[in-house]
Amino acid sequence: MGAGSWGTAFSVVLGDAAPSTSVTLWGRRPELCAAVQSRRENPDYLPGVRLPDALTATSDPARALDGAAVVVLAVPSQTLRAGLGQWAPHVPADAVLVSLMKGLERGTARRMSEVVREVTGAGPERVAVVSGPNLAGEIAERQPAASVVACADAGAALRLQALTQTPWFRPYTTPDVVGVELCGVVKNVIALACGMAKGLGYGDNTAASLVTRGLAETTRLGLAVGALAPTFPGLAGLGDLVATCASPRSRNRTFGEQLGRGRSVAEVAGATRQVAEGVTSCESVLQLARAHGVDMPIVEAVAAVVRGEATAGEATGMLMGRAATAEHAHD
Ligand SMILES: NC(=O)C1=CN([C@@H]2O[C@H](COP(=O)(O)OP(=O)(O)OC[C@H]3O[C@@H](n4cnc5c(N)ncnc54)[C@H](O)[C@@H]3O)[C@@H](O)[C@H]2O)C=CC1
Ligand SMILES: O=C(CO)COP(=O)(O)O
Repeated sequence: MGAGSWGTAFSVVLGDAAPSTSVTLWGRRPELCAAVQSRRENPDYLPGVRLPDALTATSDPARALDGAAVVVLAVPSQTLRAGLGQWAPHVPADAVLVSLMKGLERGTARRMSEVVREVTGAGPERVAVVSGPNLAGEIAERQPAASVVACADAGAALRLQALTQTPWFRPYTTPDVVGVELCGVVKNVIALACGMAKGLGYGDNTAASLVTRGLAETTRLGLAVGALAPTFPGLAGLGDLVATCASPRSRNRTFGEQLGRGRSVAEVAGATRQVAEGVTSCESVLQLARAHGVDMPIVEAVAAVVRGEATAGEATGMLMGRAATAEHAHD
């Protein structure tokens, strides 16, 4: 459900992993679905990438969901609740729901798997998350990459692993839904910070410092909300952080770079149709952090820039001017 970059790229994974399984891609716009169907290409989100011949595309959610054993959700996080509310009557009662999304809901600070469970009433054994260093463009080009399938139910995680394993896509399993999901959310905010540093003209030392301290604050938040410690140096944690913070293909990093060059959030957002989840999620991450008494200075600094209360240069000053401390002061 969602024919943007990642929904479309993930349909390539599913098509390659299980060629005998029928895969249907739902998109909002009939003309885009018609292009996918006839040209085997998503011209708006993955131009030039050949999609599997067996892939069906439709803008009719009832048709997309009819008989589905697995429902993969890949829409912008802020639209999930409304979209899923309309689709829920068509979701088969035993289908596993998989979130590919990397945002928190504005206002409630809910993770996407929490929204899925609230809207559909599904139990934890039917809700999974897939996350890792998986930039959609590279995945669609079938470049080798690893990922994580998280589900409270080990059997469901194994079934999803089998449905997504290809010679070029290697999913690992974990029961840590909370940790995998939070890592994906916070890394988008840290990628905004790395982009800002790049836009200000700073180099690799600055980026590496942000990645490392970003992982430290992600870990603090994650442990406070019940995540498992090994998730943070894993694929969904460090792996995705490195990929996103280093890649010029990352929308969040690119968005941050434009902010670092002095553009406003409205100017940058107006120039792209693609979602940069960190921009909407940074405030919700702070909300969650404050509720658990967790200090997240990089997220604070990014949020100040996104609100228009500080420039990227001033945010740098906020971070570098903090009181001196021990590296593992919070551990
Ligand atoms: N692109 C990537 O490399 C990756 C993205 N993700 C996550 O996947 C999620 C989806 O991102 P992308 O596919 O990359 O976004 P995108 O910006 O490429 O596409 C978003 C899609 O959602 C559609 N959309 C917009 N508003 C909608 C609404 N109200 N209802 C239904 N559909 C709507 C758009 O038309 C478009 O098809 C995000 O949470 C993102 O963080 C996760 C891993 C990789
Ligand atoms: O989540 C991603 C890679 O794993 C994609 O990051 P962006 O949304 O910043 O492009």
